[in-house]
Amino acid sequence: MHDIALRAAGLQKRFGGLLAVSDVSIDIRVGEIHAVIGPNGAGKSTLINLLAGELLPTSGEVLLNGADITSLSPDRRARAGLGRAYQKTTLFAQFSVHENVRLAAQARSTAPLRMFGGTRCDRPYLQLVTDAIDRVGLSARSQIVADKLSHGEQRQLEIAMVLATNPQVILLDEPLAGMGPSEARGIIGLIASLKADRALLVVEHDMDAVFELADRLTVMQDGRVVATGSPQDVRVDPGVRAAYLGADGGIA
Ligand SMILES: Nc1ncnc2c1ncn2[C@@H]1O[C@H](COP(=O)(O)OP(=O)(O)OP(=O)(O)O)[C@@H](O)[C@H]1O
Repeated sequence: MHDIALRAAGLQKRFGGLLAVSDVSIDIRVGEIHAVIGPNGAGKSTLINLLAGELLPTSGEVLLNGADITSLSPDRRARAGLGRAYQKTTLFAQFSVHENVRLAAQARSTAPLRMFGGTRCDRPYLQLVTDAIDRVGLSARSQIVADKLSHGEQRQLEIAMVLATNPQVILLDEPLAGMGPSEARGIIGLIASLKADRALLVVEHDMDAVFELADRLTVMQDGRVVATGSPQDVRVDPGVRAAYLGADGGIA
């Protein structure tokens, strides 16, 4: 039995006349990777934005370790232990790997940003920063500016920036987007290694990776949850095959 770290209950998000997310409930448990899949427009990104606090729901609630965080900003959610990896948009292109991760670690803290200068107060950050860079395998690239990294390395850096905030829950939106097979392999291994003491939610289109990584899957279509269960259960769910994966199954 795993502890539920993040729970959404009855989440709904309306954009004008469109219900992008409709009565979605989901549990994200420590020690598990929970993948959310579904066709384009199913509501996956909207769901992750609701969980991260980038969007506020029309109704429903989000609980982190039982505490209601529905109205908290993304920053306050991050301080409470909810981390989200962003795609490139948060990288400072001309800053080094170390500087980017250090800024992410400091942003989580309530202390003022200290990019330069004294080291005494920075020690707790520096350990987190070094550990996070090490964890994603970028130690040898620590002084390289983000702009000079490969696409895969930039994704590793984004994950390091999340790890440096020491989150209990990590949300990853399409972590394999734009990657070649060998880069993807490295990130898949990295993601798999993160779940031991954390809860992960991953939105991803690469079905082979999803079925390799996920302990549990939630399938969405038209804003609703079509099915939730183990990869084995979801693979044979007739509703899923009909609604999302097509007549040929697509995931055989
Ligand atoms: N800010 C917005 N304003 C209006 N409609 C939106 C907004 N964001 C998303 N939508 C709509 O909500 C629906 C769900 O979109 P969402 O991006 O969450 O789907 P998705 O499952 O992530 O799709 P994809 O796999 O293509 O990224 C779509 O119909 C989309 O056009």
